[in-house]
Amino acid sequence: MNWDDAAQAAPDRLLGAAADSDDQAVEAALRPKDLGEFVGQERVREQLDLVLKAARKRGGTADHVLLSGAPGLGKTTLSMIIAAEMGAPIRITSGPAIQHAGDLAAILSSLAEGEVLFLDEIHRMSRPAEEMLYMAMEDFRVDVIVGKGPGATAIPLELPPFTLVGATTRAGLLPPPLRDRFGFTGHMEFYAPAELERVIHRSAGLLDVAVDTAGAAEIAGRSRGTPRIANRLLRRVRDYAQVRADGVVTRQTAAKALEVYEVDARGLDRLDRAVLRALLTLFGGGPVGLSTLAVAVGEERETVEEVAEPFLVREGLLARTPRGRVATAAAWTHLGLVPPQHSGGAGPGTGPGQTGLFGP
Ligand SMILES: Nc1ncnc2c1ncn2[C@@H]1O[C@H](COP(=O)(O)OP(=O)(O)OP(=O)(O)O)[C@@H](O)[C@H]1O
Repeated sequence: MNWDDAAQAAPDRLLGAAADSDDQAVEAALRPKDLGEFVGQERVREQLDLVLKAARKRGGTADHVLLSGAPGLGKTTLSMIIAAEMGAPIRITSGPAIQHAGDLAAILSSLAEGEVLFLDEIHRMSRPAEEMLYMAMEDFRVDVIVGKGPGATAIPLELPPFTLVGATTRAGLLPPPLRDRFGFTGHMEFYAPAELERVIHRSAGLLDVAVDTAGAAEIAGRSRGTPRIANRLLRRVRDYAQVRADGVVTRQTAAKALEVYEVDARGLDRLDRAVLRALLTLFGGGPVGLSTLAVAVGEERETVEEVAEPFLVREGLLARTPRGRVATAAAWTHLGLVPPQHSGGAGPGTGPGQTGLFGP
């Protein structure tokens, strides 16, 4: 199971960064339409702005663009903005949808001049399609193979100039020949809380939800640096505010709503806390092997490694070491537990803080 499969194995996670069907229904309405509306990512935005303005000035198509970064940070949104800023149509597809070179040839040969081709999860494309893409990107040409075996012939097909926007959550998995063919690579970072607050206020305006400053800050702090999650939490908090309060999202409503959904103040959900709790209470904070930890929480090894751990590591709550998983001091504090006196001790913490906010 790779990252993508692991993410899909836990699709009902409120804090999963991959889009669910509910997201897809509203995301189109929430997407910023131009670079000015796009919140944060200052560096990528400025660089991209230059790339696009220069292309427009030359009257040509923009260079191919590679966007890398975790799910939900705005790669699809940016690709649509690129098309809009270039006044070009956009075609959207993804690596897993292109399993044969013929699938790609069909798409490429039907592109209009200047069209933007957005290829999501480009690292998951099949090898033959990838090789066809090299030539298409560089020479705007593909060889279509007709026939099979020794009688097969390659028929060259000219393509109109187009802009490929590739998106990947794993830039490191792209073969260098593919990476090198992009004229511009933008790495999307996680968003700062203040940026997520701006995303939330903007989305609240579009969804006609009343949110005060503290309410937006409360949601932003639990959104794991990801606009998609911020928008999703906003919708759940809106539901709560409409059903159990006066419809206005305040700090208190947001906190209460997210308590119902088991999203804690730092953005950890039930799975994250189960992993941390097992590590702290059953293994004295580690080190413990991944498989043992996974059994302890009743999850697949891959789910713990690919779904829960990245955020715990990013938050400085868990470290992956050659000897196994180790909890940091911040993990003990976050769960309100006290570390054992001797390192390597296996007993649970016994301090007064043991029944913390997220206690059993
Ligand atoms: N910078 C931003 N400003 C405002 N909203 C944003 C921003 N980035 C993302 N969003 C919102 O977050 C949601 C998810 O964004 P998007 O689909 O572009 O992410 P993605 O990186 O393409 O995700 P995936 O890797 O899963 O395809 C959209 O609804 C979009 O409106």
